[in-house]
Amino acid sequence: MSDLVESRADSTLAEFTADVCRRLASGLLDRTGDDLRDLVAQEVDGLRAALSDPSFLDTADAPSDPPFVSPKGYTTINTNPVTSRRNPLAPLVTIEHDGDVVEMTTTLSLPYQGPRGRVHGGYAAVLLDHVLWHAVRSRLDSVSFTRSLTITYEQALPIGTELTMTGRVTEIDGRKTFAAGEIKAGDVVCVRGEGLWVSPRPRT
Ligand SMILES: CCCCCCCCCCCCCC(=O)SCCNC(=O)CCNC(=O)[C@H](O)C(C)(C)COP(=O)(O)OP(=O)(O)OC[C@H]1O[C@@H](n2cnc3c(N)ncnc32)[C@H](O)[C@@H]1OP(=O)(O)O
Repeated sequence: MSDLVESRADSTLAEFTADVCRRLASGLLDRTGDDLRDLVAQEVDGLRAALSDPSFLDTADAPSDPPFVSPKGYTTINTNPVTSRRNPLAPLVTIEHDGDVVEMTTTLSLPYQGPRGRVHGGYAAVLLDHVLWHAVRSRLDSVSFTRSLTITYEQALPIGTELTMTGRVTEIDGRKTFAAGEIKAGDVVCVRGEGLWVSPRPRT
């Protein structure tokens, strides 16, 4: 069992701060002038209030990503740029395992935009890499790394619409695990991905 290394209040403050950063990142891209000033002032007020009075924060839910001491004794913070509540770059996602299939959902806002109204293709690849990695991880005892990933963009992937990423393992061959999946907006498959994950050679 891992130990926590900071108080629940501090973890809650960190995640609140990350949420402020997410809102500011979006606001900077869709507001100007007084509208932007209002947002910045409101978020700064919220941060000041949270710092001076911890009861300002909603502590009903436990923090999603408190730092902890790993079984090997390292202080560990989840830095993941897809899933960590504490990393402002990460959108908020859900991940569920259903048998061999892993499903992830999220809605992406303007910081992830490429062409107007569409998700940046590189970020679509990030989401597929992540869901496929989870599918692979659920089938292996060891860690593995993405060795190749081929992405096919079938349709525009919309900003501001719930997206569903699905991944499954298609073949295991020794250290090599192949997986495939897709990203859907509603019922429409917009992006497909397939790749290879390789576990490091065992140490001799
Ligand atoms: C729940 C817990 C949460 C935890 C949070 C953590 C979240 C993490 C989330 C992470 C999310 C995302 C994940 C990430 O972001 S992972 C980060 C991105 N990926 C990397 O950094 C990996 C970089 N590469 C390497 O380090 C090495 O290549 C590794 C160590 C993987 C293997 O190096 P190694 O020198 O050992 O082997 P090899 O690669 O030469 O070859 C291996 C085998 O593969 C065959 N091969 C190669 N290419 C292909 C191909 N295209 N089609 C078919 N086969 C191919 C090749 O012929 C050989 O076959 P064989 O001769 O053995 O039969």
